[in-house]
Amino acid sequence: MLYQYRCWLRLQLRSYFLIPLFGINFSLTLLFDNIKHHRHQSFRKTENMTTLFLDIGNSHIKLAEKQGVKWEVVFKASNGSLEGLTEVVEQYPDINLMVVCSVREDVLNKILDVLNFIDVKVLTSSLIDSVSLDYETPDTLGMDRFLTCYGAVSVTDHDVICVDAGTACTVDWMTNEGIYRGGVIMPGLKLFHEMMERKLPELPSVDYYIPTQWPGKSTKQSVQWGTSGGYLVVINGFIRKYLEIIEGETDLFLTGGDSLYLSENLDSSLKVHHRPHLLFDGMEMFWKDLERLD
Ligand SMILES: Nc1ncnc2c1ncn2[C@@H]1O[C@H](COP(=O)(O)OP(=O)(O)OP(=O)(O)O)[C@@H](O)[C@H]1O
Ligand SMILES: CC(C)(CO)[C@@H](O)C(=O)NCCC(=O)O
Ligand SMILES: [K+]
Repeated sequence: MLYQYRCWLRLQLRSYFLIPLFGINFSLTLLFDNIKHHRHQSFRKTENMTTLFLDIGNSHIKLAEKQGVKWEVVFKASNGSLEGLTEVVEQYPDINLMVVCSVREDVLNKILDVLNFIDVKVLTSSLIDSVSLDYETPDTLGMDRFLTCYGAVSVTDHDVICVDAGTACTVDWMTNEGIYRGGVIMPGLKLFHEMMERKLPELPSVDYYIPTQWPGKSTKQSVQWGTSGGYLVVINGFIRKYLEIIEGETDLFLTGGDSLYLSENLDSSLKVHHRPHLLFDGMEMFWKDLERLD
């Protein structure tokens, strides 16, 4: 009920803000300015048509398809090598659209070049209505952060704290009304280790492990505390900091390559949702809400 109300409210707010301020033409331009018109096609998903979702992350790209209620990742590669992507996409003769979220402009442009035979819709922060953004630099906000939170609020009536534990790790807050309140950008778990290895080469490189003994009683344990342990302590600290200012009930969402590690090691009193495909959930919800508005 609350969720339906929120959707309704978001759409109302969006139409109130977009239409009177800019006029219908401009709001439609906003919606479609990122679509590459390579073929004359309808954007609406019709029966038996496939929509693919592409996450261009800081180090990896992932292509996914929703099968029933589950996400199937059909292609994953390092950002540097797009080899094989076209072949995978070509296996979908009925593809009508690819929805994209990108944090890498250079990789995005290469992909738009390579996939010039399909329609692509890039979700950018310019598509977010301003009432949903409590962020002073919306133009530079990473759309992955917003969409991850967007996916999270769609499955709970509470405020959400989202930890996206990837190459970078973000710890962000969105209210239960769908207002993005900002957050934290910090190094990911792998970077914690790599920073030490690069700048302190005399120290041993250690595996991702938190010692059972506190404090560290050896060089290895001390470094493990400072890397894997530090990563957890920092995230826990940010969660605690949020709970000092969030008044309502709050759920914790974990996603990204290191979210399993977090789900096994973070000890939180909050309800924890481990959702590896939260960004895809958010992309799909946001895209559907845009279509509904249209
Ligand atoms: N099989 C794996 N392959 C690659 N990275 C992995 C794997 N398993 C765990 N990881 C961890 O996942 C992290 C990368 O996460 P993810 O794939 O979510 O990043 P990304 O999407 O490229 O970057 P970001 O989320 O910052 O945009 C790495 O830092 C690594 O520690
Ligand atoms: C923080 C990352 C790198 C996380 O993927 C991405 O969301 C990004 O590049 N953001 C831009 C800066 C910002 O979000 O304000
Ligand atoms: K990501």
